Amino acid sequence: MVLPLRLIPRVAAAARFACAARRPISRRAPLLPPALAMAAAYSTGSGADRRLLFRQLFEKESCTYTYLLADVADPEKPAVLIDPVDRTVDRDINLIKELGLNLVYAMNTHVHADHVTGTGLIKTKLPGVKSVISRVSGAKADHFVDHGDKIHFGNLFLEVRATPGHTAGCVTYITGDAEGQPSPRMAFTGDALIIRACGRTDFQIFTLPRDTLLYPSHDYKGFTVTTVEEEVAYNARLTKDKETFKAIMDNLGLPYPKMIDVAVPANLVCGIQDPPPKI
Ligand SMILES: N[C@@H](CCC(=O)N[C@@H](CSS)C(=O)NCC(=O)O)C(=O)O
Ligand SMILES: [Fe+2]
Repeated sequence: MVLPLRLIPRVAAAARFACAARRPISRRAPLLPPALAMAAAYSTGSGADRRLLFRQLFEKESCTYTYLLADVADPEKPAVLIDPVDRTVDRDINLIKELGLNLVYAMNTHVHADHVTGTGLIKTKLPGVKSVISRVSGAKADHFVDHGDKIHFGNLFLEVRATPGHTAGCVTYITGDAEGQPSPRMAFTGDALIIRACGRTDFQIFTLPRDTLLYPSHDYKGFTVTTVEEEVAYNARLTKDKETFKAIMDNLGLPYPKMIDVAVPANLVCGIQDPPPKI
């Protein structure tokens, strides 16, 4: 495996640890650091003053996260769905309808190996929705994105960052506000970064600001969200030197994904396939 791994300066990490250790701990301190408290607030709904509606959804067979984002300050309430799974398409569409949203884009971070994407199925149920994936992925979609592109929904957008490694076409989607209004920095990392770990990859995620919230495609341990700062300090793979990283990744001993022979061919054509099993 060729790994142009971005090395994390260990000295800087050690200094951060030392700093944190000296900080007095208040009994009344909130349990969540500010960035995480903000994520919790945004995940529970939207106040009148809030433009971004955000929901994190989970598919338990493949441990996949699907993310719903919408601009609820726009009268059309345009929404995007990141990494939908075929088995949970009806749940997701129902939620979108309940919230009065207008789904515009069904997007993938990459060609998944462990589940069939829901994008093709969504298009059959909600005509007008456009599927999105990176051009480099080699998969079919209505709209192809490249590094630096922006996918707009209302006054919000997702910026595309190429984060190859797990797959050549992996991208991370990063939130932004077209009017420059403050909003939480959120990065949807696909499998380029899994909390405290990573997919089989190198990545370009640690260049983001330290308080950026990271939302991966999967979680196998019960985590939901992390930050660049936490992963720079605690990621069990990406804090290692190149040789150690290679040794870890060469010895993961993960089983061949159960769905890979179905999922990859289906995902290369937007997930259209025989009707999925009833949930
Ligand atoms: N057991 C699962 C496959 C799990 C797996 O391989 N996950 C991928 C991301 S999905 S392509 C991965 O990179 N995991 C890294 C890790 O550390 O777990 C199945 O059979 O589907
Ligand atoms: Fe993957």
